[in-house]
Amino acid sequence: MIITEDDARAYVAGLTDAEGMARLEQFAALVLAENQRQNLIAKATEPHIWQRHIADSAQLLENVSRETLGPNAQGPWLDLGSGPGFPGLVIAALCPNMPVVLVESRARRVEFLESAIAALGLRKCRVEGQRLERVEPFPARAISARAFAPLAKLLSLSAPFSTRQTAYVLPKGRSAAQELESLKPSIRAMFHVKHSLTDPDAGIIVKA
Ligand SMILES: C[S@@+](CC[C@H](N)C(=O)[O-])C[C@H]1O[C@@H](n2cnc3c(N)ncnc32)[C@H](O)[C@@H]1O
Repeated sequence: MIITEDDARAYVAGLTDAEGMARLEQFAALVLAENQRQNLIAKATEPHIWQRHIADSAQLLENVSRETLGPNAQGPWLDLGSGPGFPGLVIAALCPNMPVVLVESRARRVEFLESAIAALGLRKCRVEGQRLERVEPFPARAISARAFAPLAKLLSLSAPFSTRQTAYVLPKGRSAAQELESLKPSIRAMFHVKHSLTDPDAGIIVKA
């Protein structure tokens, strides 16, 4: 379990190199500074940003296959409702050679995401600054979304971006098993729930 900020940093350090850690340190500082101007993360989570947000996002990488992250996978990683960049911008900072698309409709958050992407030098990461419903569909190698929409709605909105190969990694907090149960059995069978490493009661809905 990842409980402390030290645990979280050590866990993420095991997934990346010194440059990746430097990008994430820079991103954490940008989020904390911008959080004084707009509401990006709950104030109570500021002292725990590595555990609650960065490691919580980074763990998604361990729930997709190597092929999904490799150069032959089709399409970008697609993050829905990225807000300040969780989990999508963390994924981009850890995998700077993989194309990543962040979809976010709120203009001030889009501005923040674009400035953070530029500051971190993430040339393969871009923002679709509009509602997902208006984004021209493309095949995605993986789809992530944290605190974006109820599962059935999320799957329906993301369907135009999904192929048979598309992986899903959906942190769903404590409602994961219950949300999965609410799906039709034929759809439910494609997914399973993994335990979150940052919250013993939370689950991640996964299609590998
Ligand atoms: C609760 S926040 C979660 C942000 C981030 N994923 C996180 O976990 O910190 C949901 C975000 O999704 C965005 N959003 C909601 N519906 C959307 C839509 N249909 N298209 C694009 N963005 C949307 C909101 O503007 C908001 O920033």
